[in-house]
Amino acid sequence: MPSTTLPLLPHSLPCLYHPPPPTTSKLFSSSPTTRSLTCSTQEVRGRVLCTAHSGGRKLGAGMEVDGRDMSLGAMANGTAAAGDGDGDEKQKQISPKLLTLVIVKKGEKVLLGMKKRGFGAGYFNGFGGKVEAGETIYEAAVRELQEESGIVPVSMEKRGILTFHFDDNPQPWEVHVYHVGDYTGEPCETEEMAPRWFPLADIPYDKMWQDDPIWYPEFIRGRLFKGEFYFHNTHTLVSHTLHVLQKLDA
Ligand SMILES: Nc1nc2c([nH]c(=O)n2[C@H]2C[C@H](O)[C@@H](COP(=O)(O)OP(=O)(O)OP(=O)(O)O)O2)c(=O)[nH]1
Repeated sequence: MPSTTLPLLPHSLPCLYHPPPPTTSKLFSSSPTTRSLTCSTQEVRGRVLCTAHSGGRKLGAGMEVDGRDMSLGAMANGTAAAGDGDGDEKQKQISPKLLTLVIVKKGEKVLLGMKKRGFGAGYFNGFGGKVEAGETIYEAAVRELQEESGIVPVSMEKRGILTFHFDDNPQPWEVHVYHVGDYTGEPCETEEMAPRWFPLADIPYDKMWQDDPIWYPEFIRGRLFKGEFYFHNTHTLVSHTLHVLQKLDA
């Protein structure tokens, strides 16, 4: 049977959006509440170890693993255990990190990007990322879509909220999923993503996060949904719940 996969978009397409250069270190750029923290860095076994202080008090330390800041985000939002950094205090409940995910679905096809770097590199995904300080979740979704694919949504509606729990990271990730059906501009390859159209019947689930085959069908049916997903070692899905809703409350 002939493959129905559509070709990669040409690399030469001009990408209209040029994001400004980062002004803070990567470990701290993504967490809205890290401004009150200072960080001293040292290299440990080839990785950067950050030790965070606030008001002269050591809060703890974290490393970036697989493109993801492991414990600093958790400490930075102020709800994790803020002990002496030796890890001897019991952790309290940690509020989730907020992220966005925009899926462009137009007619019978969906635009996915091959993630080129960072968390989830090597997977096809929608476009999105962390909500930055001072922006709403919606604004973050528009910004990330533009930064990663070069297009601007004409309209966008929230369709789902997915919470990811990891046994190797105390902080859950709460991902707000949006649908874009119409946009301006042309999708183009960016530093983070290589976009490509797929027919709805041929979504490359074998090259996507393990939770995706569970909730994408609801997304494609136009439903609203909320899910919780539990991962072992970041990538192995262990269990989940998924609820289709009449309305989303957040
Ligand atoms: N489809 C799918 N998407 C996921 C899962 N987990 C997960 O974080 N995502 C999405 C949410 C975000 O859109 C994206 C991760 O965000 P990111 O780390 O690239 O954020 P960012 O662009 O701000 O990153 P950076 O600038 O710090 O590198 O992956 C998942 O299990 N399935």
